[in-house]
Amino acid sequence: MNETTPLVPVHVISGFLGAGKTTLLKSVLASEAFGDSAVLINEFGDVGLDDRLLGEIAEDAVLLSSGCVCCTIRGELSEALRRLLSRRQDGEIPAFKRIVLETTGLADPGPIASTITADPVLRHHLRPGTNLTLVDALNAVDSRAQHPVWEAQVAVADKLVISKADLVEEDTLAGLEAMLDTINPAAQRLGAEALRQPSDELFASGPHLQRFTPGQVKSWLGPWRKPPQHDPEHLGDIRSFRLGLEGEVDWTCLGIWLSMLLNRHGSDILRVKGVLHVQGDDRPVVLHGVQHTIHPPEHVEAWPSDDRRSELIFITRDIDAERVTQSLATFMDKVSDHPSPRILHA
Ligand SMILES: Nc1nc2c(ncn2[C@@H]2O[C@H](COP(=O)(O)OP(=O)(O)OP(=O)(O)O)[C@@H](O)[C@H]2O)c(=O)[nH]1
Repeated sequence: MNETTPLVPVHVISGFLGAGKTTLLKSVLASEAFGDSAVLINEFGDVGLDDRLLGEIAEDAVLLSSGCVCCTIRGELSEALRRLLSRRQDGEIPAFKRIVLETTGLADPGPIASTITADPVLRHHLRPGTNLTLVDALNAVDSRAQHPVWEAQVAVADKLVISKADLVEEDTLAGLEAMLDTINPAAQRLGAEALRQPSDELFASGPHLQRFTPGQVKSWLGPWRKPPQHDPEHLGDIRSFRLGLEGEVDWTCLGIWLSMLLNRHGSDILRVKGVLHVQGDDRPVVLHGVQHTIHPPEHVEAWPSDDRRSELIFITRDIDAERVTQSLATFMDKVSDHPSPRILHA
């Protein structure tokens, strides 16, 4: 690479579980302005669903496996970035002008920049880009109270976008704006239209930006809390597991069960995501639950392959796969008139 070749920015989309990162990534990839982007997705849990949800929009997306980019898999992130560069060099993938990394909802994006700058190969080709953090208007107050990483995500943001503003009252929104001001007054705020129709501005840096090193952010946040650790222990008793459902699913029955589960244990069920094969429906149904809320299910046009098994992924605190499996199996047996699918968990 000669001296005039610009370094490729690595932009990070961050935000707590269910904040809308994949939704935004989908809009980004569908937009002409971002046609020349390479994508990295980091999901927490052994099996990711985001690649299935992104479908054909991001065929070349690279999935980083279980663990957070901020701790357990930093080596894997460097590796994936190097691989992208060499595939580009070999002409296996088209040239790209930027890399967009979607982190897990539990990652502290702070250390990602140093993963790039500390690596002698990467820093020759790449530079840290914009940290964009999504803040879920519906769950912000609870997430902040319970998960220190929420503040770290807000604190390191160059840009903040409030998602799900359409689901809260104006007073709640104003309170959230004020809360964000106390944590990160330096971040540029983008309005909800940035989520629907992302433009160049999404990742563009501007003179208003103040850059913090992770160390500065921590001392700045010091008065409020103990800084999050950059090791797997900050995940604490959070766990993730996947249920595979073999056979068609009785949608009404599953919906009632899930509502009851979230109603009772919502604060400990951080995230539920699913792709379901619903009885009598040829199209997959995508399901999202975030703490106490279930978002309206979405129909996807078609299954991406012949594999039509339903999958539900849970990220929980202190609730294990056996308990959830047993609860679902018992409920379906008792309530549904249809044969119950076989439930496997991993
Ligand atoms: N009403 C509303 N729903 C939204 C908005 N943004 C995202 N959602 C919904 O929130 C749910 C979760 O969105 P995702 O994009 O999967 O969230 P995520 O941050 O990628 O989730 P994780 O990968 O689990 O951390 C989906 O049902 C989205 O349709 C928004 O601004 N308004």
